[in-house]
Amino acid sequence: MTVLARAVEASRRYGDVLALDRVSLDIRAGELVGLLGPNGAGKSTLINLFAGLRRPTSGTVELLGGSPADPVTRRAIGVTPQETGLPESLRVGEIVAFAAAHYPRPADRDELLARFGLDGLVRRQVGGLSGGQRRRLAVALAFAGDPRLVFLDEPTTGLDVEARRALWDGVRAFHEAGGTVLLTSHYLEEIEALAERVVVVGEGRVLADDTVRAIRETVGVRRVSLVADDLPELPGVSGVERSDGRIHLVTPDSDRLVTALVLSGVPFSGLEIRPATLEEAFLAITARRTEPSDETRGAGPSDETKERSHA
Ligand SMILES: Nc1ncnc2c1ncn2[C@@H]1O[C@H](COP(=O)(O)OP(=O)(O)OP(=O)(O)O)[C@@H](O)[C@H]1O
Repeated sequence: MTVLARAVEASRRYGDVLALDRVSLDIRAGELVGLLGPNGAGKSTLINLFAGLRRPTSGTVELLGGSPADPVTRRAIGVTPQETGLPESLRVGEIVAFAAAHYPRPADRDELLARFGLDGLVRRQVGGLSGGQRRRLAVALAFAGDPRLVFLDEPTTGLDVEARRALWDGVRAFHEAGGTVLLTSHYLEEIEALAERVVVVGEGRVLADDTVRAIRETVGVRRVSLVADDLPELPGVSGVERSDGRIHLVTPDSDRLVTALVLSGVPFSGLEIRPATLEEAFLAITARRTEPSDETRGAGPSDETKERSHA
């Protein structure tokens, strides 16, 4: 399948901060890929490299077989950054016409607005739009040039449920017609609603690249929290943290862990079990990637685990 965007060992540094660390990734024609990661993971930086807004410090990035810095190549893509400031006094129709005028084969204005639930607002000034309507307009503009590939950086931030659905419908319609999309989100649920493939990034690195289903299973870990002086070796612990006088264990199998804990006879109290947050799951994925096995390692936190768990 044709590769539309490719990063090979791409790194990006901002002063002392290594925002991307040797990332290799292919986005193929017709894919809808979700880029999932916590704040500061490097998602926007990666989109900026693909869209030609920044250059990698090392490694290479290709867009449609050419350089992302080439304006002709960039005409075949659409981008909605995280923050967009649209002129308040312009009308919706004028803004769409302005964006479309930059492209040889612009999308039909009314069709574009209808696709994002903005029909009937052609003559409305941007200053008179609701927050959700503005965000949808900003996302719609990424599609104004009838692009082959669209990058959406947290497209639904700040949208209510209805506006989010309208936006998802617009993105889906583009994808169903053969379009390719890379979108970022903090939420697996959002990516699950749209994408087939999810790339998990953390601390500038690709931690996982798989189907949504496989990632859901991986991050479907639980957090077992308790008070104890010390713990024996326990099975299936993929992250340990001590805070507020409690021990927190991240595990894919809380039943097995608690059974082993009880059988060990070690005194404990205040047992709580809840689904892990995405951040906790990321820590678990990171730990699993860098350690040989989590099957036999006990819960008595090694210094290394402790350090990472507090990172
Ligand atoms: N222009 C910049 N100058 C300095 N540091 C930057 C710059 N842009 C990003 N960074 C840093 O690079 C790292 C990655 O940032 P990036 O915005 O790519 O992450 P992100 O995953 O998009 O985060 P968020 O979900 O919060 O948008 C962060 O530590 C950030 O502070």
